[in-house]
Amino acid sequence: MAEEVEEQLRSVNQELLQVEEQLEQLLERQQMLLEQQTELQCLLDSMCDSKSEHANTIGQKDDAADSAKTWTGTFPWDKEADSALLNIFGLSSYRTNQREIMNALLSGKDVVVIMAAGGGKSLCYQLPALLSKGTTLIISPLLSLIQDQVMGLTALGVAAAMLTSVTSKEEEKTIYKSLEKGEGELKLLYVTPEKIAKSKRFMSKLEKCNHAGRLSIIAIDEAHCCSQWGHDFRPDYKSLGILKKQFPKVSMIALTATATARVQNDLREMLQIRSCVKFVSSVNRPNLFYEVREKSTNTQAVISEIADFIKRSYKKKDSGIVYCYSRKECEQVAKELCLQGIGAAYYHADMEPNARSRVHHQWSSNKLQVIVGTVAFGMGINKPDVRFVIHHSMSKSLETYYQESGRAGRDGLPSHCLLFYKPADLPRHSSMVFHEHAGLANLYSMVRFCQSKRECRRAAFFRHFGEQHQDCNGMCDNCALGGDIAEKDVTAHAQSIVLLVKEMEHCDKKTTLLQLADSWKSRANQEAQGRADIKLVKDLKKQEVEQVVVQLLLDGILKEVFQHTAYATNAYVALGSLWQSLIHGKRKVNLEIGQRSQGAGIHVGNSLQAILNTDLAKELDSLRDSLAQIHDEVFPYTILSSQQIAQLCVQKPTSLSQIEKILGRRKTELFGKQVLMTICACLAKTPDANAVSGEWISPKDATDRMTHQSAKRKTVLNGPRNSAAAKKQKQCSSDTCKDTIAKEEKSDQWVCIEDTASEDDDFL
Ligand SMILES: Nc1ncnc2c1ncn2[C@@H]1O[C@H](COP(=O)(O)OP(=O)(O)OP(=O)(O)O)[C@@H](O)[C@H]1O
Ligand SMILES: [Mg+2]
Repeated sequence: MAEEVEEQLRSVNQELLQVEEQLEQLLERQQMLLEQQTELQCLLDSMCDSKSEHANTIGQKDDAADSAKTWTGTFPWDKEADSALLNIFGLSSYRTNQREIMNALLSGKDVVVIMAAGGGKSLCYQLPALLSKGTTLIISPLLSLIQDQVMGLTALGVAAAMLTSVTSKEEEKTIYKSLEKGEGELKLLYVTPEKIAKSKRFMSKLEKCNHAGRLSIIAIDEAHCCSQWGHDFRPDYKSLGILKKQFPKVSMIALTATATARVQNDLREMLQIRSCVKFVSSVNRPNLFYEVREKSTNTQAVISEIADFIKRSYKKKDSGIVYCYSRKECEQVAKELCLQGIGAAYYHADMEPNARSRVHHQWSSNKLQVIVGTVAFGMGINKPDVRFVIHHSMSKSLETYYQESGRAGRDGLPSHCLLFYKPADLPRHSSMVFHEHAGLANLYSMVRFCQSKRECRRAAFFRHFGEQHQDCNGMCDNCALGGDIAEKDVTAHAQSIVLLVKEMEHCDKKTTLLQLADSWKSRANQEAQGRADIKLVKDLKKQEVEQVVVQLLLDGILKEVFQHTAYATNAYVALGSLWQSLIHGKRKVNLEIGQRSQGAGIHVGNSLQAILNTDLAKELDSLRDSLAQIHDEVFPYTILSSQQIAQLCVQKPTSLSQIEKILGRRKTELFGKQVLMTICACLAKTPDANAVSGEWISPKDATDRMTHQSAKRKTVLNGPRNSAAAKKQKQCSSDTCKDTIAKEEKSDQWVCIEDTASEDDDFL
């Protein structure tokens, strides 16, 4: 009898083994198909986008007619638009797609705009708003973002207002009167999505406004918040579909910097604008230098490295952001930076709203160099001249990282995005996001980006957003700094680690990522017992073991499981669905290891930045600071942008009419005289106020020098192509400078190595 049962058990066990094997094969096949699916989707998206280059029409209705029509031709509002661009916004030309988007919108189309962070999306609805009769309604997710925009527009003399929690009853009354009866001028009205979702009163006023033909455009900013697949889903954005239903004849524009194909589809569905014109610009931000550094396990050492980086690379007036994982970390980092002589303050959701906006305001007016913030300091940042964004910890997704790091260099000037990564940061993040929609998958994309020491950082963004690859021009650590990076086969190490997890699971023992790395490393101490894998254990450093464990998690060989305690959620490591394929030798695991010369002290710049270092530029910079002090509620960059300062330095206008050609009418009326006086006074003191010094060399040579002389402080600047032109530039007069700049804008990046040690010494 017992024998019979034993026989049955053997047969069941055998069958189970077969089923497990089949399951394993199916899971492998599923994994492969999922990867193929992503690749094909990306390929399809990029094919669709390149087919119609900058713009294409989607949806069923007007496809043929719209795609045939280009939005670049002449339109009845051309003259008025050009005049408003210069005289109200003080901008001399349109950026890519801005004019086309405006033309489509003013032609009555619904429009979806995907444009890189800092690409100039706001102008795409602000300018049409001024050219249209009535009021444009803008839905924007954050109070700080709304406040910034309204403040900026008011400074330009545009009738803009907001209806938010901080709007006074008096103001609210005026706005409602304007909507209902058309009293007073109201060109742009900003609200948060909650207003649409929750205020019946507001919706009824809006209906009256529309009925009277005074609702001109509806703009949905940061439209990725509509989608659950986006990195910043806001439930209230879901209710915005009602707008198209209620106001079908009003043109709608939805704008975002970050939208994968899935998010784009989602937001079109959600906003009920299936038939719309879509404009997609590249996600590439050529002026940003991306760098990931290994993060020390010593908290103090990381903060010192950040402080050192800031002090060595930047002047006190150069603004930056440091992103931290937690509120506590923000406070600690801000405090330490202050102790190390950097003007820093923290910003997080636990603060009083007034304290938060005070910090934001001080930073925007250059009275504070660094904001140390959590994700709460995110979408609302409008400051164009942020020179560096440092991540003390990685972001929770690649999209979030793109958005946060994208706060740097919105003025187009070279800026640095530096991220500190250590594998041990993974479980902290995963225990926070595992319950979110696609939370872990998004986090793992971010981790892949951080773990990579060879792939171009930009390539990761292009792949993620389904865009074709573009040249990085040495603007990321992996492309520019190279170093001694090798791929090491760690399959045997990985197998040993996985078997350890199996052993632990067998004994019902839970292990975290760090405990696992420790336990595996501690096997070296068991030498006396003559374990076979001692050599393997000694072969890897602890942080490398952690990297292998993370790699195994990313590959599905191990997986994270979560358990709640009364105080926290803990992330443990367990066997993943593909562990057997590793053990049976069907999979390999490679680790990129080695040292890289760090980017410390490398300051990426271009010709524009060289101009901004001249005496005249510095005088104009001080002027905008003092004007901002006088004109309360206006930031220096609203008075004169970096580009405008550069243009003034190059053209050196000596009359108000010449200044008006650069600043436009409104700014010239307000600040023209002071600008003129500053230029004249500076020219009288130093006639050659544009002289730029430095040695111009090719990017490759610059990279070589950076690698081989990393001890020396350097500045990297874009410059002219050949050395004869370079010499000329060195002693250029204002006219040759002007020519050179025009040529440079079309040339590839060349670089100028300039030793600025004395400037830094002063600063330190
Ligand atoms: N045509 C232009 N010429 C020069 N500067 C411009 C132009 N259009 C916009 N800008 C400037 O670019 C900066 C970024 O603009 P904006 O805030 O609209 O970017 P955005 O695309 O909305 O970015 P984000 O995704 O970060 O919100 C601003 O300082 C703005 O003044
Ligand atoms: Mg914006």
